[in-house]
Amino acid sequence: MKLLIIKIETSHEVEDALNIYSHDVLKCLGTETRKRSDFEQAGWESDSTIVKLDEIKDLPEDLEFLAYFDMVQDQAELVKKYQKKLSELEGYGLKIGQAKVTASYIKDEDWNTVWQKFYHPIDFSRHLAIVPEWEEYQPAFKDQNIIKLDPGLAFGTGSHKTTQLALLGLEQILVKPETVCDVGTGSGILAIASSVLGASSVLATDISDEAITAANENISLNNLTNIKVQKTNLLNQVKSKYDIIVANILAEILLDLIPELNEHLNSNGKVIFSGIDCDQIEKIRTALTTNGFQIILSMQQGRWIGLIIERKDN
Ligand SMILES: C[S@@+](CC[C@H](N)C(=O)[O-])C[C@H]1O[C@@H](n2cnc3c(N)ncnc32)[C@H](O)[C@@H]1O
Repeated sequence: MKLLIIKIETSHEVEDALNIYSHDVLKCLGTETRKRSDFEQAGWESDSTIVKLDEIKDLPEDLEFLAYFDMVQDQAELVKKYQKKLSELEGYGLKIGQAKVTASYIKDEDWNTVWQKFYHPIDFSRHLAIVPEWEEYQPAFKDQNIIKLDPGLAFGTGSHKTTQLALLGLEQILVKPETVCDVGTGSGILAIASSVLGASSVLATDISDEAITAANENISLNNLTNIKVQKTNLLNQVKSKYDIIVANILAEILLDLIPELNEHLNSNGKVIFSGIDCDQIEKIRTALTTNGFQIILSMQQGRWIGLIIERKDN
């Protein structure tokens, strides 16, 4: 099967709007973005490495937005719809840059290979390696745990800094066979990591169907029998209490989760938060304090913050 790609050269100001429009209105199969700022930041993040922007092939002027569709869709019609959307967004005062919309086709197999080409084993730590389902990997130490993953459409390949901060948190506090609840499990990566690091049992929750499917598949891929998956909004339909609650979700959603923590956490329990932009840490800290919690460890990678939290009276 071939896929139709709509490529839009535009401005980062319309990224969210294009994402929502592509997924919710046009029902695309997937989207991808390349931002000039990501390449610029790559230099900043690696401290001393100077990234020579001139040498990067097809460097976007600002944002290159790609949306993938089934080839049976009418490409001229889609191009027109995106052009109309961009004009509408410009009318709201957003910058739309070059606003160049083009269409092309790729083979579905190419799409899979392209994706697989960029996703390789992550030798994460002494105790954890994350290995794509299709790759072979030999750990340097016999007791390094391997997480086999095929993220499918869900978030959580292990390469994102927020996932890595949450994994570091788990390695730090999961030192006994305790129970874990992974809120917003995505691909299931944190639930699987908890299990292989020695959790006695794990509950993985997510609000999205894609995530529930991907998490179940990855749990089977790793032959783990002590993880249950439940579709729910945060902890809404969760009855039990846990020794550890881990959540890598955006700060706005963590703010809704904070008031639910107390009734789902065992005494001496700990919470790991990740997904917090450094600009939002004060909001989170205030909400934690108001709800009787304190931060006992704060970790940072780039702009992302990860936290280990416990009750104030622990
Ligand atoms: C940033 S991803 C994290 C995935 C994975 N845990 C990781 O660390 O890589 C956030 C996940 O939270 C889920 N999510 C967002 N809002 C949620 C909510 N209100 N309740 C449950 N899950 C939610 C999303 O569907 C997504 O899978």
